[in-house]
Amino acid sequence: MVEPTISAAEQELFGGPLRYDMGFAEHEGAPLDLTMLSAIRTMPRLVASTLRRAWAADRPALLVVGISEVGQGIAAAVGLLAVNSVMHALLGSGAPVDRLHAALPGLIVGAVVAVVNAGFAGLSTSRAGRLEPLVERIATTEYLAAATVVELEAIEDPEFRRLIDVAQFGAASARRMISACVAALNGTISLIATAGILTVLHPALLPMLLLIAAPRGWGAMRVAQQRYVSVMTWVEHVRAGRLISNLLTERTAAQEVRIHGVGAFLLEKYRGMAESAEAEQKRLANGKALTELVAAALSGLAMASTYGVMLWLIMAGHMSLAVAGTAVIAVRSGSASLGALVMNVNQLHEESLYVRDHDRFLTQAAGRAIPDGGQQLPERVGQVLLEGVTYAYPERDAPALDGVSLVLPMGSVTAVVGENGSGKSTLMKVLAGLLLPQSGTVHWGDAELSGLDRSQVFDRVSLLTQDFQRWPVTAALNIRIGRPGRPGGHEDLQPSVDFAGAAPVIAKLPHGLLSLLARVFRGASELSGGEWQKIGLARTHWRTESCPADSVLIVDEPTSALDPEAEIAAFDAIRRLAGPHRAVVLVTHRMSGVRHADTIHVLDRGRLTEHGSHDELMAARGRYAAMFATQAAQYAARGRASVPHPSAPPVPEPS
Ligand SMILES: Nc1ncnc2c1ncn2[C@@H]1O[C@H](COP(=O)(O)OP(=O)(O)OP(=O)(O)O)[C@@H](O)[C@H]1O
Repeated sequence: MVEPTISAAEQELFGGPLRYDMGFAEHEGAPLDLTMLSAIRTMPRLVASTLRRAWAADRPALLVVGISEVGQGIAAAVGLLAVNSVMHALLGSGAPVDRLHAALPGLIVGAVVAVVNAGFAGLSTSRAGRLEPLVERIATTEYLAAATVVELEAIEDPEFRRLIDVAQFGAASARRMISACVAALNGTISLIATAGILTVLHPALLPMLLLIAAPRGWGAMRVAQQRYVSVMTWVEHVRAGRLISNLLTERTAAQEVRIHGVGAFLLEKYRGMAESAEAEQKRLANGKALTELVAAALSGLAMASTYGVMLWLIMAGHMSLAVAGTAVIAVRSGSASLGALVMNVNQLHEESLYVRDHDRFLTQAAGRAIPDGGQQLPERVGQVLLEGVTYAYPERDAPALDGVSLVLPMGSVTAVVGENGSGKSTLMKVLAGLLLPQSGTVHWGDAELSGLDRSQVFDRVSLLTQDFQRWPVTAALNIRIGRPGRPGGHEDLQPSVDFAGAAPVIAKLPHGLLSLLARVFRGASELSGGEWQKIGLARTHWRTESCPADSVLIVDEPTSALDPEAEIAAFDAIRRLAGPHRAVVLVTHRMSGVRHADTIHVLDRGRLTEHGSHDELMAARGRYAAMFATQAAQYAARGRASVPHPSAPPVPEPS
């Protein structure tokens, strides 16, 4: 495909063109083959996969559709035979009244066939309409179910993310494939009927009919392929354009959009990107027009030669006038149904490309899914032990974790501190069982994580991170969703609300716990960042309280949005969450929050460099002591109400 020139807007915003390199479309190392042959080769399999979904969804409906379509094909053949008999009667010898009488049976049969045909068509439409939403639902459910159980590593892999994006079109395509399949089946059957009649009339007519349709088929397939390649190549570009338009209207960006004048700036870039997308549309439209012109010309030539051949056959006495009359009608209806068939097969082909992505996603997702089942996790494990854990993100040279070993005994509070990017969040994901170490091991008691039933591991982990999910549901459900399967009314939630100090937050809401926490909906309320963190803490309490077995509570920067008093209360609450059967792991930059931890680990560029209690680490005068001293000095300075007075402006004044 011709790569359009990149817009200045894209260059400035994204540092280059945003196009898929089509790498996502490679299957088991074989590059995507978009030729017509490959389309024809793979289509039956994809049609079969759609029909399988339809079969699973509503067997009787699918059978009725099939029978109705075959019925319509037979009706078309009988109709043509009736036309032939009418032609013979009308063009035969005898008085006009006698000829009309002779034509009457054929006319009656034709009328009955038309009524029967309409009945079959109605039946087929109603059952196909019933199947379509079912098939779409099944395909959507397959897609969503597969996406929610893949390993986190897959979600963070850009290649796989692209496949997730592309595959989302598959469900709607599977739905459209039903009507395209029905129409294609209809076209095929009536074409077979017409072809049969034409062969009976004269053997030379059938190849001529195929010759008329072949160029149209070629043209339609070519246009579909070009459109598909273009859509796939430009998917990221389209997404980026949508991203910019969302940013311009999003609430979170509203302040900078106004104060920094980002609005006009981004709008101009949006225009630039839209122009380069429009250039691609123009290129496609021109290509389509040219292809269709060539196809129509070739098809017209074939049509003219067919009529020429028929004329010659009549002149040479090889064909009667009545047969020629029927043949003209049959060729016309045959080429019309061939044209429709080509269109439908073309639509099938186009939709099947998206269904193929959907199926490819399902296959890859199955390969990257969190394994089902595994060893049972004993109720009591005593400790969680990491030994020599190494983890490197794809396309990163340095590992995010490098030979990390630590032990989390039940009943203990462990803190992990370190600079930005030192690997703390990655360590938490490994601890939670979301990422499996590339080398080294994680043991829950004696059992190794990779052999354990991961759903049981997840059941034992509670996670409270600073960017925890703010669900657009009621306040009550925002707490209960910590363990959605645990039933509970508002009174049951009260201990969690009180524990997190969230009672004043709930009291302020117009409908208490029943208030909807999503600004986008009418009548909903919005919470501040700190208020949300209290809801998050209540959710964590709700989850941890219902787990009597040995478990791990991971808390990652839980107090970043809290005021000083709330922060002290939150750290106190987190410490109280530690129980004899729970190990608490705390990640924070607030050194005051970690000093009471039983063990503190210092992470530096993926390696654990120090560990011990607060007093031990302070006495060691290492990295931890330096970090603590820096923060303490800041607080001391604040205590004296000192305000920085730079001796010189930090940014030189413009001269
Ligand atoms: N999904 C990812 N893909 C590639 N690299 C990643 C990904 N997530 C993190 N990294 C990299 O791994 C390293 C460790 O990141 P991590 O988020 O674990 O650090 P952190 O200590 O939690 O940082 P912070 O204190 O800023 O939250 C960083 O260099 C980061 O850029």
